[in-house]
Amino acid sequence: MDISSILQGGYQHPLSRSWQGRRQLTKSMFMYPIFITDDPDASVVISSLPGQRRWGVNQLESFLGPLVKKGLKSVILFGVPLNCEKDGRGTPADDPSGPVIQAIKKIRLLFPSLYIACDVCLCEYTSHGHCGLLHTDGTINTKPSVLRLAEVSVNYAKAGAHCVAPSDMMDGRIKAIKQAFIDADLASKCTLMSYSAKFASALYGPFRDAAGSAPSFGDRKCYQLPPTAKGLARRAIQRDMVEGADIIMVKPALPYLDIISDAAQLAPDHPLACYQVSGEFAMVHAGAAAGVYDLKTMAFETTESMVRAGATLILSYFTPDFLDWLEM
Ligand SMILES: NCc1[nH]cc(CCC(=O)O)c1CC(=O)O
Ligand SMILES: [Zn+2]
Ligand SMILES: [Zn+2]
Repeated sequence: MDISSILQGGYQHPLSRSWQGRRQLTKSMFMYPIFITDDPDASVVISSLPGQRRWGVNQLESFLGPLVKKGLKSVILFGVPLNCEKDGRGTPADDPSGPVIQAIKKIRLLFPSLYIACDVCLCEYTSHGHCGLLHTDGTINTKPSVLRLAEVSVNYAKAGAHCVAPSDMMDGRIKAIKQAFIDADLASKCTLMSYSAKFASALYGPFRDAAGSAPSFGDRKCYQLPPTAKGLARRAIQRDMVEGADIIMVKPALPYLDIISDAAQLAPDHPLACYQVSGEFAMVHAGAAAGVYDLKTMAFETTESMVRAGATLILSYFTPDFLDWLEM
């Protein structure tokens, strides 16, 4: 055999194998998505998301305490309002007594070191279930939508969120939120993480069950990106950088590794997040339950591929598992 044929000498030992990745998974790379509902004592199993629940604010101490002890560094909150009046502008989104604002305040008090991001969207709070405000003909009304999203973002930041993450995909919302932060003197206090390349995916099903956010008519194809749209995704990433995003996100993650890799090249100086979404998590579990692979091995392989593609931050329902699996 020729000298140039030999590669295996470089990865014979666990340590030398670990050197083969540019970066390794660490606990601080994981951000845990959690569902907060408006019954303060709730602890309700979400059947389509193994191990995940809808939590009431009174449960946060016993739910998050052990995870924080194991090294949980950040969470992203999703509000699930079940006992409120939804309307055309998503009024319950920033209700001071609603689940998200109550949870921000509670977590800040209970776990001062935990980083709190908040998903910002209107679909969980509008009567029609779309992510923005609508014209009377049912199409998106962009201008009032971005103003409303900015208002919600400011109210989350004022309540103590360290980061807001708009997932609505309305044009111009990053600029509108950044400007609203500047006007409210919050721009240097709150991170703006943009779901920049968010695709119209079949993988959001379990989330929409969990959050009660499925649209009451139509779909999200006029604002979320078509799965084939590599060029649009690149343009959306570049636009959001110009509009003031502090972190860029790609979502879903596994079917879009090429987009993560493009984002890493387009935004090399920004942190790059990806969201291993509800359907990806459910798929990994379903395959393991069917005996296709070992759950832990597959959880590592999928998230390591995201890091390899260029992600520096992973939003994942596997976060509690990785706190057990990773040493640091
Ligand atoms: N804008 C709502 C929202 N925010 C995050 C997710 C998906 C998260 C997941 O599937 O885990 C969705 C669903 C959607 O756009 O329909
Ligand atoms: Zn939405
Ligand atoms: Zn959202």
